[in-house]
Amino acid sequence: MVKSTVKVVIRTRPTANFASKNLKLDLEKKTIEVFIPKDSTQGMINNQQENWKFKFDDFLHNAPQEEVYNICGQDIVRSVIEGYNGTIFAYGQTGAGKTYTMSGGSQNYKFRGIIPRAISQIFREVQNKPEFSFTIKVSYVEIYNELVYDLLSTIPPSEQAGSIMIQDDSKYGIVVKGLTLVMSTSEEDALNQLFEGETNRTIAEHKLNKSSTRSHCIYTLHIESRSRVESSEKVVFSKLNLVDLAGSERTKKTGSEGLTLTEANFINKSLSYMEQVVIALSEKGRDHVPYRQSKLTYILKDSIGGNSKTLMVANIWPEPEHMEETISTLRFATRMMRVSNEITINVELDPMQLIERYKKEVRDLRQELAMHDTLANRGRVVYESYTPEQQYQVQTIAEKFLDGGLDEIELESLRQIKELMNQMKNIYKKNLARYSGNDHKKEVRPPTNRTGPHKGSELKNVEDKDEGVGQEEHSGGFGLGRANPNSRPADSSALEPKSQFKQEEQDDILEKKKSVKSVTPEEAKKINSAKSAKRERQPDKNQAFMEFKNADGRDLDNNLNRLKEELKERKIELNSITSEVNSIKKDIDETREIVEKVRKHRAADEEDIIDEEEFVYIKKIRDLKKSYRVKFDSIKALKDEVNNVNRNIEYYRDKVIQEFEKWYEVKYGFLPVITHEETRTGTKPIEEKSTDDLDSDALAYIKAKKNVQTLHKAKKTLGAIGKA
Ligand SMILES: Nc1ncnc2c1ncn2[C@@H]1O[C@H](COP(=O)(O)OP(=O)(O)OP(=O)(O)O)[C@@H](O)[C@H]1O
Repeated sequence: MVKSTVKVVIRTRPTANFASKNLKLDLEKKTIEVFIPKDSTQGMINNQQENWKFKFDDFLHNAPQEEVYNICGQDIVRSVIEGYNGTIFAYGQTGAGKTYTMSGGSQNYKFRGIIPRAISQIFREVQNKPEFSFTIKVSYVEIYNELVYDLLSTIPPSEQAGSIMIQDDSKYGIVVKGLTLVMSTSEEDALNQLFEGETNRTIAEHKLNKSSTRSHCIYTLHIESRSRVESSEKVVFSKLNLVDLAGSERTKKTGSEGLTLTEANFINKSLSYMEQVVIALSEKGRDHVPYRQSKLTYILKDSIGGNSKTLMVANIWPEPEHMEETISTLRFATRMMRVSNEITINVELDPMQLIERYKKEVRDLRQELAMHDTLANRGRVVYESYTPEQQYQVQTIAEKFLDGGLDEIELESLRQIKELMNQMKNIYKKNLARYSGNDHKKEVRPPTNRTGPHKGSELKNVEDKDEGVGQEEHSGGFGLGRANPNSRPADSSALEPKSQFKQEEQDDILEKKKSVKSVTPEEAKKINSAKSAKRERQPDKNQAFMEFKNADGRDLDNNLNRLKEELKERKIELNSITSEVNSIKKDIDETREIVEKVRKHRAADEEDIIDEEEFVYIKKIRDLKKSYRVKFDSIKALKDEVNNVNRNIEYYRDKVIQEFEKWYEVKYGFLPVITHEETRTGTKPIEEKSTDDLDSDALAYIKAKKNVQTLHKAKKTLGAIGKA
């Protein structure tokens, strides 16, 4: 266990009305001084003190999203991939920029926040570690008015009550039972879940924020990794909680009433419980920490004072009218810096893999013992489980002994003694029942059939599906939830997805982003009409795909084909070794039967010494087993290779499609060129520069956004058809 204090970074919301009389920032020293004149009419926070000075781990003033991520996200995400738990959460007054920090603005790919960037980093880094196999699942949970909702569940929120429980597990830490964990194999998958969940968050409008998030939301990535090169029973597991808290707010100032007021009371209560937890943790010698007072503090138990690397972004709105909230946020942030967590890499041993290893060890030891006994002339000692025939033999010997037909029993091994005791117990019970007239007929009957070789142990061919390791899961962590629609604010605008733009507008913006160029309206017209003409010449996509494969996509296509060939070869190789292994196995079974027969004869002849013939067979079994093991290992290695090639094929397939789409759009598509003035319109955030080209990494992000938008459009249309 290593101690790790919670890191705190302050982020200011950009504003043209910066409270320069009240705030003095020293970005180098990472300090902020606050001055409130005693006679201030804006409300006195503390009439004893008018100046405060705070120091934090970092300060982000008018910082772009990329810088925010580099400082707040990168390191924690890297640790999570190593197996530490991580938490990043945004705290602050309503409207100060928490959602902007965590999720980001939807106008531009560059405005994306910590969550999409963390997803992207995770999938990028995981791809660069081929020596590990990773399983990534996501969940999204919403705490709204002290109720927990699973934003990824297919169960309607109104029916979710009682199905979700928070538990403190000694091994996995805080576990939210009953949550949906969605397996994500790509960045796009994980983003789909994020955007789907975001559209379901509970949002309302009040004076300080047009689209204020009214709930605490936790998007969690659950990561499991197994080494492909070392002992495969070791599983490293971790989770990354990305938390967007609801805003701390003063109800008077926000003009909240009715349902919004009730929400505000719940929000304030849970945040004040969080403060109590933080105070308790920062007090030395305090043994009780009131985590269970609210759902939020209980869910965040690992993150605040537990096993997690945690970073808090404290968002402030540095305008004169928000000084009270700013001071309160800075005070809370200072306390948070005193919280110390104890972190450790989470490792467990996969029980199924362990059983397999022990089984193999037992098999090897039995074989060693058999050889040892043979060489020491103790050929009759058996280490396998007793077969029904052997049990019957022991029973007969025991009966003979008890009847006086046998003076003594030759003892060979502990196993034989145990079996003898068992049989004697059976005989005793049988006699007891007979005398009391209640015969349970429990004696061992001579078996009618010999048990043949164990067919199930044969190896399957490659076409058979592998049983994937790591499909087992503990239903830990957080999940995606859907707030009860009835519990949402009545305002219809509040039901819209949380974005400053409508869906169609977002589509437009995405398109525009691709071609932001400074051109005059005349030039734009010309280019656009040239592009329209191009579009009319669009060929059939299949035909275009063939063209692409022979032109720009040739290298990619060649790579893909080469990999497919390689896969074919590996599979043929694998099939051939699998057949060899099966034939060795058959050989072992047949030789074993012969040895058993020879032993029976020897026992019948009361011959104790192993003859040469039997010895040769035993040696043959040993040699066969050796080559069986060698071949088996090469099967395992080959299977790994096949998996690798399969993964590469998947990668190249995606790449070919992505590149083709880009190529097609450039060659035949229609991307409207917009004028410089047009790019200036809209509510573009202050700190970002405009982009000339679409970032190549943006594809998964844009695709996921579009997927969710299309899905929601389709749902709306279906709903409308249903109503008609
Ligand atoms: N750093 C920033 N750059 C540009 N715009 C910002 C920034 N921070 C906040 N905003 C804008 O301010 C508005 C409010 O921000 P946001 O919704 O993120 O606040 P919040 O703290 O999550 O509020 P609430 O608690 O009410 O949900 C949004 O329109 C957002 O785009």
